[in-house]
Amino acid sequence: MATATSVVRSPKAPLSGKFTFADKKTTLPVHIPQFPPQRRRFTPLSASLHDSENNNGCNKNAQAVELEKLFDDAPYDDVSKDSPLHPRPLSSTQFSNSVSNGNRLRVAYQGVRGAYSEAAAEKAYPNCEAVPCDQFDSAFQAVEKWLVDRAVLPIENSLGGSIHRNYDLLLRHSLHIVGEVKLAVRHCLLANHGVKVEDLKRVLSHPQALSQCENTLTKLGLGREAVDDTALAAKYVAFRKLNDTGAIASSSAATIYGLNILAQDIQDDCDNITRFLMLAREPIIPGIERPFKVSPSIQQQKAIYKYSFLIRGGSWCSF
Ligand SMILES: O=C(O)C(=O)Cc1ccccc1
Repeated sequence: MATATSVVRSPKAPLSGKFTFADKKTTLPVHIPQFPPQRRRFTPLSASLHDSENNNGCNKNAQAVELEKLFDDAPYDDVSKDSPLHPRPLSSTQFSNSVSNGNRLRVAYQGVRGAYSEAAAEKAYPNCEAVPCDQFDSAFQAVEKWLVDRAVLPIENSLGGSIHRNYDLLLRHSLHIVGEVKLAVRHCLLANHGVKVEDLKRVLSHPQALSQCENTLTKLGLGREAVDDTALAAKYVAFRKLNDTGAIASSSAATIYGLNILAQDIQDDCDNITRFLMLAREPIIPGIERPFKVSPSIQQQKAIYKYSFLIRGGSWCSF
């Protein structure tokens, strides 16, 4: 049974007195100006439907669910606030008070801990400090404002093709592409302990993940709800202790948020690869030791982007 996909927005985390950067080993408290706490009522999932903005073709009959208050009144904020295991993602409003952490390369990614983008950051820059950001735009801004050194950005996957929205971000910002990394994405069906597949009515995940598991989800007859990243889906299911809702996310998200893995490798294509771009403020200085890929100037990138759109209908253009 095919079911419509909805888009759930990420929570707008209110500013709090303390902000903690993502680092598995170190916790750096960053002080944020105090604002009165915003307590808003939780909005049920079925509330305020509107058209989906961009879900990469995953939800053909899509109706988007406006759920800005998804985590209000949930343990999300309480747990995220100061825990090194659950750092609150960086948002652009928090930049002015951020600090750097020693000598490790700091790499921004969109999502919460356990997202595939975090794995991509760590693959691209082993031993880096991966810094979660609530939006892609925040990750770009974090690099531009020198709060982090690099960002990683998913740009294409083997099944769904180009992620057009992220090409737009490349155009709007002036970061340089300094490399790329490919990640084999292996999706798991996650649920709270004690919950069986038969108990599930729907799953939450990133639109790409939902689309990559289309066949499996159709076979299981599960409804789909889109959220900003796969790990956020896992976090939501865990923190809300839902027993009729699963998440599609990585096995590391299962570990981080204490979920049970009901099924592994549920993606339709066993060769499920996502390509991530590595972004920096400065272009690569070509070395003589080994061959390098050319990082085009912003103008060249724009031209290539437009060209790729015209000639290839928006598909990936290898730089
Ligand atoms: O949601 C995530 O975890 C991401 O990093 C984005 C994503 C989603 C699905 C496949 C690859 C990347």
